[in-house]
Amino acid sequence: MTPPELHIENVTLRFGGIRALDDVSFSVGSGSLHALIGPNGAGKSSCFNVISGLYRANSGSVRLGDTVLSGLPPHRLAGLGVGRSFQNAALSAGSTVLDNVMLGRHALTKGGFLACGLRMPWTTRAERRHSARVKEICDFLGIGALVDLPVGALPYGAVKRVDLARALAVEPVLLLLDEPAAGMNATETAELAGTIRDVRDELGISILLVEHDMGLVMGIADRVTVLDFGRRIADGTPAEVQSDPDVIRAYLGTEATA
Ligand SMILES: Nc1ncnc2c1ncn2[C@@H]1O[C@H](COP(=O)(O)OP(=O)(O)OP(=O)(O)O)[C@@H](O)[C@H]1O
Repeated sequence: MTPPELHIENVTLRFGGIRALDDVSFSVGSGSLHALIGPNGAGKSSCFNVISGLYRANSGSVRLGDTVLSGLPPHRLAGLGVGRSFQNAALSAGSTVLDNVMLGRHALTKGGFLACGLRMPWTTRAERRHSARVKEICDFLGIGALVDLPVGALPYGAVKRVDLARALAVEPVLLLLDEPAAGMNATETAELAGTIRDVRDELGISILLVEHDMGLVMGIADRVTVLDFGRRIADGTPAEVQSDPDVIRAYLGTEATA
């Protein structure tokens, strides 16, 4: 299946007098790994939150294929095939990896919490199927051996993978990743880069990656959109964006000499 394109169209978001996003437009191509970058305060998180339904834009729209996402609450997005990671992985430390990832799966379970709680026969069958799929996802992300451990006992890099597994558990066509490498050391970041690439290549889904780490972004992204002071200042391949004078100026705070 070809994943639908994501279109962010003329989005403006204001906080009082601050324009966190100012008429921002860009598209995430089908099956591509698209990065959204920019210096501190550029508007990356604001944009992520508009796309994931946490913030409502003052104007403009967000579309996944023909489906308008803008205005929908975050919990509706999972059912539409949008998975998201969290900057501070909001996982239950006392529960196992399996249980945490299964929670991400609830958008797809037809029994619901009540039927699951009553252990109706169809729900236990469905639960077995879902749990097998969740284990597959954990294997794919290299945390298959950890499924029965409490999340609180895991090292930081593994916790971030559990968060990613939970996002993949909704079987998304679009994955939104919010600074997945934040707080990781160089080795963990390099491993994560490989995993994100594998998700795109092997699961064939589109990915929007909001990230601070330029090295990570430039190494794996197909396209990059750059924000500065809420405005889109560049959009292109990693090579194009890296040599763009406006981008150099935004990051270095000096006049580009290239
Ligand atoms: N909830 C909020 N209330 C008021 N202003 C906000 C809020 N969230 C963001 N802003 C402002 O909007 C602008 C964009 O912030 P945003 O957090 O989106 O940028 P960012 O690129 O994600 O920054 P960082 O890389 O530092 O996380 C900033 O000027 C910020 O101070």
